[in-house]
Amino acid sequence: MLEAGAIWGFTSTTMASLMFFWSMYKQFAPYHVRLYLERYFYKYLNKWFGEDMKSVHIIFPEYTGEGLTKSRAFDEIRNYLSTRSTATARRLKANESENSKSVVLSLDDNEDIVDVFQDVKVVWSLSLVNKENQSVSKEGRHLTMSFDNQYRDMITKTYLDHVLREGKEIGLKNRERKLYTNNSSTDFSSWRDGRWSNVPFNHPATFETLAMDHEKKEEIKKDLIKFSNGKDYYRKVAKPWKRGYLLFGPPGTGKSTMISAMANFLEYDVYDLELTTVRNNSELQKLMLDTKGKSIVVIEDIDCSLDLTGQGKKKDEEDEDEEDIEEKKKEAEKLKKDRVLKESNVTLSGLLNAIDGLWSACSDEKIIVFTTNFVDNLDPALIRRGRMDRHIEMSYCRFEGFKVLAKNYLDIESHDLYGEIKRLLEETDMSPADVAETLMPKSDEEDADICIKRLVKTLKEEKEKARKLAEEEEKNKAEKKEKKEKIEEEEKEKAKK
Ligand SMILES: Nc1ncnc2c1ncn2[C@@H]1O[C@H](COP(=O)(O)OP(=O)(O)OP(=O)(O)O)[C@@H](O)[C@H]1O
Ligand SMILES: [Mg+2]
Repeated sequence: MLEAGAIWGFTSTTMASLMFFWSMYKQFAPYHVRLYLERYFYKYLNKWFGEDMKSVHIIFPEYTGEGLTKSRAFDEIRNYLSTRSTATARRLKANESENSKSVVLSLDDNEDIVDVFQDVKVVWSLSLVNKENQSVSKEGRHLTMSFDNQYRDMITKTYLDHVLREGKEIGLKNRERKLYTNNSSTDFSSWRDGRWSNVPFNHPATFETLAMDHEKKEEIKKDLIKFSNGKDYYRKVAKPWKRGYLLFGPPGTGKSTMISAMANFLEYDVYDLELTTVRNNSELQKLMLDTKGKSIVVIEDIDCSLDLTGQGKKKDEEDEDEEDIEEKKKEAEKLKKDRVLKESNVTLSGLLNAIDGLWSACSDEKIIVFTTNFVDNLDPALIRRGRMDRHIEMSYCRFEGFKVLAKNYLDIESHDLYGEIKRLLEETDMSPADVAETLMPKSDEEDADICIKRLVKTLKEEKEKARKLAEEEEKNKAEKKEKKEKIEEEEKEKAKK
């Protein structure tokens, strides 16, 4: 009886002491001491149960080369493991990386995680490299992959391929999307940041908020989905995985908005290429090579970037002899290919080469978009199918577009004046930007009714303005014709004399 009491007393005292030490250890032991002890505890536990005996270990360091470049494989594996570790790891690290949309949970230092692939167990562990061993001051880590030797072939080929591919996909999905602009080649201070500078891309435009014909919108969305899923197709038909869009239409019809909607729809980055600051063709080539996959490269107002003087329709063209115009056009056509850009030495042929030369096969999917207000001024070579695969006209606001804008700006789907607005929009050319501006409430007192009435009033005024302008033009034309006929008659009279 006494013995049982003594045993009980000893056990409970030991348990109490152990619990006391455990809570002291948890509270006061420094974090790195705990990591060290726990790491060795698990390691030896594995060894005692004989799991480690036939293992192969492969190390993936965080920094490669001289320790200055971050290893892409390391990041991709970490992305892949983040999905596994969120569910199973005991200790996670929350990273607020500047390249990701939100906090990303990943494996903590000195933590292990088990992944199972085709019934084979793979153990991953993340360790901090001793500072003494490092040639650079950066804190380095490495990931170790351990597995049974008998699966060496399958793991090093199939499994690793799968991990890197998935990790890359996850990285692209989690990344914060960027809007890149090319640095001016004369701005030396920006050189160290590379050829492109970037800001987070937060434009809120979507296809749902875009005012345009519903069918046209759906068609574009389908085309984009087909393109982004077309990796195998493009490989099969031996074409680089890229697609060109030409957006044309009057100012304020939503060309730039459409680009943002496309980028948001596909979750792509946007590279806004300012051609006038590019020095020459080779710099343009380098800029293009420096763009990543899953991106849209945009050249806005391409007609203004290219020096097309002599090719486009001039205002006084009408006054010139028709023969003269034809002659000038032919001459311009000949010179076109080697024409230089207004403020740089980029030529048209350089631009053509840059958008679909050999480089275009060097990276993953890419969309190229040109926008212009004057499609007729563009060189046919620049916009031919295959280079600009789809030509999309952004037109003045019609009733269907108006309904989208009214829903966006006023949150209404019908009104007594809709019939009148429909008729007026058919007869008047008003850009979606102008319609949107008119519909926008200017103060808290303004409700949907006031805004709709203002639109009707503005449309009527615009219609009247357009009518007067047309009348004036007609009058001017008639006057010119009369003048010309008079001169011709006078010349005939002179000739008779
Ligand atoms: N189709 C549209 N749908 C929704 N909003 C539009 C549309 N078009 C224009 N807007 C509104 O008008 C503003 C100007 O449009 P945007 O800059 O896209 O026109 P743009 O065609 O690129 O003009 P520009 O030729 O002058 O560059 C946008 O911020 C947007 O609010
Ligand atoms: Mg624009």
